[in-house]
Amino acid sequence: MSERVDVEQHRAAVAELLAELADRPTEEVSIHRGVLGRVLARDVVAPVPLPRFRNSQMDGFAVRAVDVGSAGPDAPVTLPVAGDVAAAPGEPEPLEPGTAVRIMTGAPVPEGADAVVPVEDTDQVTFNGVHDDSVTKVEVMRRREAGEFVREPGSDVAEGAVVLRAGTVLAPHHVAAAAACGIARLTVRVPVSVAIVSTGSELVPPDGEPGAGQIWDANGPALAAAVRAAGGRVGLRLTVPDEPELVRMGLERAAALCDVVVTTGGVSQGAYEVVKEALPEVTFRSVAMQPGGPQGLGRVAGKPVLTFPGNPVSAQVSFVVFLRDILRQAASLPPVEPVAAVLDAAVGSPEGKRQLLRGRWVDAAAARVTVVGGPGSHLVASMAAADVLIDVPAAVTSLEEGAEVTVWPL
Ligand SMILES: Nc1nc2c(c(=O)[nH]1)N[C@H]1C(S)=C(S)[C@@H](COP(=O)(O)OP(=O)(O)OC[C@H]3O[C@@H](n4cnc5c(N)ncnc54)[C@H](O)[C@@H]3O)O[C@H]1N2
Ligand code: MOO
Repeated sequence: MSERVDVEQHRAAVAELLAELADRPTEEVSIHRGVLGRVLARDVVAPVPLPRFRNSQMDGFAVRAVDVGSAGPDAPVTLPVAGDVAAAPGEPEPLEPGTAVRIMTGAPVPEGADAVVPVEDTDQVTFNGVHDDSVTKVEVMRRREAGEFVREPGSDVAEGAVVLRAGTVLAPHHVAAAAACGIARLTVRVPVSVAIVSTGSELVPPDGEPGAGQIWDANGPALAAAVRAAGGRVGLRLTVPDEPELVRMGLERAAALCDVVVTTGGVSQGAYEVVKEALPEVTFRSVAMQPGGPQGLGRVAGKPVLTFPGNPVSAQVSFVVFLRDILRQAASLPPVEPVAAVLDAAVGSPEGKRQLLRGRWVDAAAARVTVVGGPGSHLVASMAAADVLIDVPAAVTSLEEGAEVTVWPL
């Protein structure tokens, strides 16, 4: 190890290295394909008013409010019914004073009509799906003010007004608003593309058959999922054996294709530390934390590279501590803030290394956490049972039950 640093120093160095990820290019994407979770790059302005035209809010009768001004349950007003208007292409005939037309929800309100009487407030009670041209008159049992149940143009959004703000993380309701405005393409930020390179001759994919001495690759799928959850894109996922030339080739390919390269494994003190061998231009350091001690950062073929340790818990914790918020920020997602919690039981900790113990809420309302599993960096099942990382400062060797701690939500 060339140097020893603390967690905050390494976090700052990573943030500086990855500062270029903050300014994302943009691209246009069809709302029919993959805009969910993408970040809108520009304000979207309504090209038309919404609603586009006056239309009915109810199934009922379009009338002039003055014509039903005296209507009540005991004093129905009878109006001749001049026809039907459905939510369908075309423009209805103007309404003659002293008449009504049957109108359906969303249908254009005829010129001259200024209110809609819901069918329930008439002698018809319901149209019941029946298209009955023989209805020639209606008894209106309740008065309505001008404007009632009429949706005015622009009452949702005026033409030229902002309907979606830049920075919005697009969800289904945003797609609905864009589509309703006749906007089929949105300008979104290009997500950060991350290459994930698992190193280790012992690795086989999770759907492969491990032979003697082999294990399934947990880090590749875990980090790919973590990148996506943080708003990034997995541009490449590679598994390379412990041969420095092959690792180097893989890393150069990764750098050519992606904005940032993340490796796992091959960075500690063993006889086959291939990432160290393959990346002479990278700074390898020992960060005073556990898990996640051996770290490296630098550039390969011009692209930033972070080298995480191979133990699966170490790799995941490294992502949470060093990369998660940077990717989230690039994707306009809020950071995952550490929160205060209270220990449910006493905890011991070795001096000199900040511990990020796996923890689980035992009483989330009272913010009480308990440690799950041991400190071993291979304990993937314990990590899967955890909700948080419990942050024990480097100088602390023991914490009593009830002690206040900071936890990092997973
Ligand atoms: N003598 C020393 N030995 C070790 C030290 C040390 O300081 N001195 N540090 C230990 C710590 S801490 C860690 S963390 C690991 C880091 O090792 P590497 O980054 O070199 O990783 P590997 O040796 O390649 O693998 C470690 C461990 O993790 C398993 N592994 C690797 N990749 C994957 C993967 N994609 N999926 C699942 N499991 C993986 C690998 O099989 C090993 O068991 O070094 C300690 N040793
Ligand atoms: O620092 Mo290693 O990452 O403990 O297991």
